[in-house]
Amino acid sequence: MNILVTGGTGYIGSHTCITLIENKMNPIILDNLSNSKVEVLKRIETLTGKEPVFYQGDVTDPECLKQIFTCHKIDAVIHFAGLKAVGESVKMPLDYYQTNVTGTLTLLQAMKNAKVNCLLFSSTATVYGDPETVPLTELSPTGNTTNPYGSSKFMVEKILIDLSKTQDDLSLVILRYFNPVGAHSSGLIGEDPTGIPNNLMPYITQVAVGKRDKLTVFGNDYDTIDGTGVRDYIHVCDLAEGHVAALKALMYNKGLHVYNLGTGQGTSVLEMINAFIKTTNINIPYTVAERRQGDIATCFASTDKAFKELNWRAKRTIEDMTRDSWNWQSKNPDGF
Ligand SMILES: NC(=O)c1ccc[n+]([C@@H]2O[C@H](COP(=O)([O-])OP(=O)(O)OC[C@H]3O[C@@H](n4cnc5c(N)ncnc54)[C@H](O)[C@@H]3O)[C@@H](O)[C@H]2O)c1
Ligand SMILES: O=c1ccn([C@@H]2O[C@H](COP(=O)(O)OP(=O)(O)O[C@H]3O[C@H](CO)[C@H](O)[C@H](O)[C@H]3O)[C@@H](O)[C@H]2O)c(=O)[nH]1
Repeated sequence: MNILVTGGTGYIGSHTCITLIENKMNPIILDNLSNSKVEVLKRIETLTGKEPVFYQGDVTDPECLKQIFTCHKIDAVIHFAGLKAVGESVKMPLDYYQTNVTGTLTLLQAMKNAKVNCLLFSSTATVYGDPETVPLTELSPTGNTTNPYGSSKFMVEKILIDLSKTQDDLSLVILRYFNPVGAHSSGLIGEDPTGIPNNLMPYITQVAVGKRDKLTVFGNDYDTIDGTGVRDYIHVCDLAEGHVAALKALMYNKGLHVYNLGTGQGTSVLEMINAFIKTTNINIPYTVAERRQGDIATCFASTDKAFKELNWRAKRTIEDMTRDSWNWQSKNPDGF
């Protein structure tokens, strides 16, 4: 099976390509390398014995997509390509809507022209906004997004819902990721943020490796176990396996399907810092500052639907996440 993986040289995409190959599927990558490096391809080859076919191009470019769909018989598309930094999206809303919304529309049109009917779309728990109750089920209210990034993902979800009503031969899958962390256990691929990391785990590992002095904990006055924000961290390899489970279950199962991909487990910032110290024996100095604008107190998933319908459940622990994140960072202090 040929799977077009947009954004396939990125963090989640590269791990998913490995899992696809391990499951005898053939990833074909389209990426413009705006937030990833081409070196990842050789590392995928080292790990799997197979270097994916790679197109350097833009998902907003209809000609590029047409070329790929003409050259390969694509069975399904996993659409990771997108911009993902919440703060940046507030400053550059047009870029975010252009890449995330127009990019998806261009892809959907190209799929229609090529008669490709199956799409897995990378959405986010951010579409739930600030939840009234947790755990979040797929039926929890959505749309109360607070920044252009979240809104762009919510808009695409709406587009997919509308599209699913027009054609009954489509299989459209919305996967709402919680907080992906960790890296391949080999330490050969992992998250490679440019500049100062926005997210907690890469920040912690950069402090541990000596690239940053200390972590700033954004707020310790939330109504949570220790006052710091609680999130549902999921190992990126579990996430990758979730995509393959969704493909296997839904490729020929028509309609629109929505799944949370999380662990169901909430972990606070301080719990994560302590888990990292325990696993690695490296101290993480931190100071507490004001809450970060737009942050919420608590967010974690109900995982029942994915387990029931995809027979998938995250297996890896917080210890696995901290160990593998550190293994990647310590072996690649400057990324790829
Ligand atoms: N990492 C997270 O915390 C998280 C959480 C929820 C959802 N998501 C979503 O999952 C997807 C993958 O995230 P990631 O963490 O792997 O990000 P990433 O930045 O590592 O990967 C995205 C890839 O898309 C590529 N890309 C960006 N714009 C493109 C364009 N116009 N044309 C072609 N390629 C383009 C980038 O070069 C990059 O390789 C994104 O859509 C993101 O919004 C990520
Ligand atoms: O330097 C930091 C970075 C983060 N945090 C805290 O750590 C927790 C997690 O923050 P992240 O930035 O790692 O993750 P978010 O939950 O804010 O957001 C991430 O997960 C969301 C889904 O749940 C969206 O996908 C979003 O795009 C993605 O960045 C939050 O309480 C945050 O305040 C700190 O204290 N210090």
